[in-house]
Amino acid sequence: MTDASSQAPSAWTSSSQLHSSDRRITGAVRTLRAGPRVSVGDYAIETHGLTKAFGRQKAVDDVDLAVPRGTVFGFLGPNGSGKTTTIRMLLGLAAASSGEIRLLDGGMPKHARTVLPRVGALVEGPAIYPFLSGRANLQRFDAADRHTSPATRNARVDAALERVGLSHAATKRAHAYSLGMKQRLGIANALLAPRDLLILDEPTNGLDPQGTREVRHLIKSLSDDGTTIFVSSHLLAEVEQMCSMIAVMSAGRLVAQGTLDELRSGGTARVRVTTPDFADAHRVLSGLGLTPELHGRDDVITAELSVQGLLPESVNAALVRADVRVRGFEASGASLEDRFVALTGEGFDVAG
Ligand SMILES: Nc1ncnc2c1ncn2[C@@H]1O[C@H](COP(=O)(O)OP(=O)(O)OP(=O)(O)O)[C@@H](O)[C@H]1O
Repeated sequence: MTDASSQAPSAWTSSSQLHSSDRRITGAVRTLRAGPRVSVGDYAIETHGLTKAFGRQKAVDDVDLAVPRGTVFGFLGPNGSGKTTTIRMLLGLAAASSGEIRLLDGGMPKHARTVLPRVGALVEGPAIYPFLSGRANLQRFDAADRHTSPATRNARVDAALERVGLSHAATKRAHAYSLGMKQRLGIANALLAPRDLLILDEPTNGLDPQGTREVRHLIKSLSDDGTTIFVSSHLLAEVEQMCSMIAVMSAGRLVAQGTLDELRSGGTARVRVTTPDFADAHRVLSGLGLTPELHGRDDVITAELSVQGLLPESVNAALVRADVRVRGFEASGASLEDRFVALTGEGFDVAG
């Protein structure tokens, strides 16, 4: 395992930076800025060159993940981009074709016996016995773990039910649970022992808005307790609401990782000018090297700030200098949605 301090992902990194041999998406991501140094122990998950091939298809291709401890880290990508396969390898449920994995303080799968008891996971939906109550389900799951003591089982189960807000439904059969409650029961299972890291694969998949809110709030409160949470999703809006950092997968490749703010600031800002002097404004913007866009109105004109170093205030000043009467001036950053479409190169399921 290489020293993580040499590759701290404190700013947006792209596969073009992580894998200098692949330049396919260079244009989509900003240059990496130097960030604070991060040492090995600061990551809850770290992979290097992680690859999984099914026959000739590389479902996961040379992925370098770096998940700082204490974050809610979104693992985002369209369906089929390799998220579940990556998670299965992280947890030792599938063997990697090549590459290295470090979870908490140990290499995987070599140190699975010491590492995995500190990792809770929800992968591909919870396996629940429908005709048992929520409490009886958890008692079975707990009994299946040979590290646990039967003497303290009831206390553990009750604490986990309490933690996910299911105490009131503990005696209800699980088939009568809503999808959100079933998902929370799955998370309660992952919480039967104290965990430093939770890995959740699409925990809100198939949930209605209420169930989604429940799971989102639960993730937030678990994070407030200091647990690192790695959560996969194909929904941008979802990840945006829950996570402070994300990694983006596309066709098996990691195309970016960093904070949401860094991703936002990586896009191209825009200006929008409302003016009765439309033709003059068009001339001024063109003179600055911009490409003005029209919107079927003769008083609104917009442009991407595609010229390096050109700030919105300089555009406004140039308009005023040219006696363009500016009725409205708006500057905005690139939308996250635009950035994701640029990164994944395909239509992205933004809202669900
Ligand atoms: N056991 C397998 N055998 C062959 N191909 C597989 C296997 N598991 C996954 N794949 C393929 O690997 C690719 C990545 O799948 P994966 O399930 O990891 O993606 P994902 O991002 O989790 O998508 P989804 O959200 O749809 O599950 C897909 O093309 C999938 O068909």
